[in-house]
Amino acid sequence: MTVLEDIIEGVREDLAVRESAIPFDEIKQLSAAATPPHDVLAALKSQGVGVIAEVKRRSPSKGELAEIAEPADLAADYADAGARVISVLTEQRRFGGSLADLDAVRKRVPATPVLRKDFVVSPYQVHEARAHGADMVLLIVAALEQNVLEALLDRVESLGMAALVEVHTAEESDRALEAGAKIIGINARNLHTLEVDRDVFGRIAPGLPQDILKVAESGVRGPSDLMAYAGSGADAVLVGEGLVTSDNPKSAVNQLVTAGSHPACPRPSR
Ligand SMILES: O=C(O)c1ccccc1NCC(=O)[C@H](O)[C@H](O)COP(=O)(O)O
Repeated sequence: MTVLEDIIEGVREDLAVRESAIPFDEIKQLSAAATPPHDVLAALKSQGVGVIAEVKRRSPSKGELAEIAEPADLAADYADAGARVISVLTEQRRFGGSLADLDAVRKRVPATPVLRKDFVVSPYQVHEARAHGADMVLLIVAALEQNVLEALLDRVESLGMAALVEVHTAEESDRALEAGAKIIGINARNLHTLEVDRDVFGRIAPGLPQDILKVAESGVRGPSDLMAYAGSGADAVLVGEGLVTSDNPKSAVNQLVTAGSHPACPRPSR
């Protein structure tokens, strides 16, 4: 079993428990009653290379990263420092996240778009994300059959949210485009070996249409990584470990935001 399959098996087990507590019709009603979502696409399209800052306690590749007793405080620091989107890992078993983290962050940074970062395999999780205030949902191509990917993407957009459609190969990026993705995340972390190869972005991004918003995921440890991704066409970077392990996450975000808006930073091609 691959790491991804193992994670998804746990996700499905936990999902079954939540579904028996709150049935699908009820989570649908809760999602319809939530405060309307932010326009994530517009937020990410604004000037310079955007920073998506992640609340990440631990990971399968590195184990414990940071305690993060108050995810809302961390999110407030990220937002104050200029992050365009806050990513909240809600997967519990391998990343130590929860929907309670999402609630706390949503409440604390009402003006900043929030991404629910999880292993979404069911429409239930999409409604759940919206019900808990998410504006954006991650869809991992490698985890989904094409018809399921397309149905989930439609569902995300029908609720007014945006989908970050994650790919690792050119074949997966073709599938993302076929499904109608508008925002494609190219993840440098191989979900089978967990190794990070920053060159993956530069191999895939140039083959994507200009109007697709391109997010470089994983492996950003400082401004020079952001600049390198920008040079290969990134509109935004998604950063977890480099921020949560920093002595000063707010300053770390600020340095990335400053680099992403500096005249020397390669401009996104849109
Ligand atoms: O981070 C992991 O070890 C991991 C393992 C298996 C599946 C997903 C994983 N991470 C999710 C992410 O994509 C990252 O949290 C995100 O891109 C930020 O990466 P980083 O800045 O390198 O923490």
